[in-house]
Amino acid sequence: MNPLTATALGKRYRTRWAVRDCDFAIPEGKVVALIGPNGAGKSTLLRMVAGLIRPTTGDLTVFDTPVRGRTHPDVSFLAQSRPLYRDLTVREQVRACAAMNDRWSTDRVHEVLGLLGGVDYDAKVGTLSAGVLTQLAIAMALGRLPRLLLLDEPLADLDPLARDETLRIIMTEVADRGTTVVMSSHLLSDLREVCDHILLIDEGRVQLNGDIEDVLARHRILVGPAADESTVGGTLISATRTERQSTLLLREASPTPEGWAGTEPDLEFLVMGYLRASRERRSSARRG
Ligand SMILES: Nc1ncnc2c1ncn2[C@@H]1O[C@H](COP(=O)(O)OP(=O)(O)OP(=O)(O)O)[C@@H](O)[C@H]1O
Repeated sequence: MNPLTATALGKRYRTRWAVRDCDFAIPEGKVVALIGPNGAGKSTLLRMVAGLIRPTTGDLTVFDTPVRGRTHPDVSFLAQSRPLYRDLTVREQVRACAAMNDRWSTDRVHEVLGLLGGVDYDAKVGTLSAGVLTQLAIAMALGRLPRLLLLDEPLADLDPLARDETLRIIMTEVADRGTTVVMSSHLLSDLREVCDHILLIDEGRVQLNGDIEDVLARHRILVGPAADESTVGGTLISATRTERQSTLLLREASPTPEGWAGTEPDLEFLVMGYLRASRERRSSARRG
């Protein structure tokens, strides 16, 4: 049973489509990097999965149950805004969440906060650093014992130490409970550390979906003479060219021709290649 399946999924705000024609499935136990430029539709997608907004078209199922504008009991969503009560103490915040949720484990929250060492339960939430605030919000999300955890930009505004601690919390959750995690972020190197699956969207459409290692292995970077690209085979995703040299990102490339050097791309190169290609398609469509 897939934790998440989207079929022909779309969301339109007034006249503009934020998410369009999305078809994908996420297998259980994966940590998914939801990647895309600003305005790509990442938050809209997560909010639909969380049941906070309804799709305009298509179907979305979470653990085989259709999502129709209601939060599935097995799903926890942490919005970018970190919804916590700033006037409460940490202890009061935990109690408030316990009172609001039918399924709840205060022990789980203590376990998660225990990973950080030294969280002051008497401190007002509003006085916490950005890092501890995010970690507290994640602990609250985990208190609901989700099987699918959705995190919208959990690493934004965090310093490197806080990012590292936050990633540790997520990795511990996955190791302890096998929770499926979908997290959006622009920080590719951090995502590479914890994620094993990529969902790349741009202009609301899925550009790539799959196991990161498989996706990388299906692509090659070829560097060779600009004058002779005719010997190169495969699906060209993007290219940068100087007078003398071409650097090509290809999917399902044929064997590397003589005179060319071939390597497997890293995640950053791959994502940049797809986003560059998508931007070029947009500008040539505008030029007509
Ligand atoms: N409530 C809304 N009403 C109208 N348009 C919206 C609304 N929410 C988002 N949009 C538009 O939908 C598109 C997708 O926005 P969304 O916030 O989902 O993208 P995102 O990938 O999360 O971006 P970012 O990385 O900047 O957070 C954008 O063009 C945005 O302006």
